[in-house]
Amino acid sequence: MIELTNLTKRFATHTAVDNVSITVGKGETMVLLGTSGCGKTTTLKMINRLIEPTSGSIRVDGVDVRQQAGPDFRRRIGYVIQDGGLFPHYTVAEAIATVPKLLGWNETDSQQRTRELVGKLQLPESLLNRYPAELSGGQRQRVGLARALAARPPVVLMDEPFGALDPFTRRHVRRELFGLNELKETTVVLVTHDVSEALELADRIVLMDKGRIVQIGPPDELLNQPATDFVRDFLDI
Ligand SMILES: Nc1ncnc2c1ncn2[C@@H]1O[C@H](COP(=O)(O)OP(=O)(O)OP(=O)(O)O)[C@@H](O)[C@H]1O
Repeated sequence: MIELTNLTKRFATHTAVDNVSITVGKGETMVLLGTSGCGKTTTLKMINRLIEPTSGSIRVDGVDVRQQAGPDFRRRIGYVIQDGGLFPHYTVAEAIATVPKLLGWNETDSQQRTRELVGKLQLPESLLNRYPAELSGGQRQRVGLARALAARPPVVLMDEPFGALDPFTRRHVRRELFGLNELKETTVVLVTHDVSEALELADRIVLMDKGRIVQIGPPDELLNQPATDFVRDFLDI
């Protein structure tokens, strides 16, 4: 469970995130949706401490993230970014095993887990020795997700994870990924500006504008009871 309470982030005089409070339940997929620059990425990066809040608090499973050591803590939170965010000089196998290795898993467990994920994500094993530049965008995306899920983190943060893909591949990859049982048990916070993606994937949507929350609720609720004209316009209803 993730609890953001009165979270604010100011960059100089600009307030990027303005007094945001959100609770994400265990196993829930929460989608942060909104126009460019409304503070989605900043909110996401505060959860794994890539950005420190100006004020407010963040608790993951009841513990304030400031009480947790940065790198160790981040290893327990999977992070997926556009185009996979893979290091160019790591093979697919090395990329997927990165976090297990940091956590001291033995080679057998690590390889077994890599093979399991490659199977689940329908990546051919022949790709394991390739470098990111030798993969398609959809394959890189799947490898990025496999890397994020490898050590079975209870929380996965995703920032426009399908942004680099064409609309057809995008729909295909997201259906495939969100069909995984693994992800169903994981608490996911996903950032997108794509309304159809949010409606399809979210248990609940947080619609943001200018650093503030305009409405939080399940997709149906936003569609049937839009809180403001902005919600109506944004969802095009
Ligand atoms: N490091 C920074 N220094 C100064 N301003 C920043 C910084 N990071 C973000 N901002 C500003 O904060 C605001 C929110 O940015 P953020 O990246 O969170 O938006 P976003 O909703 O994720 O947008 P997008 O969909 O375009 O990625 C923007 O106005 C942005 O210019």
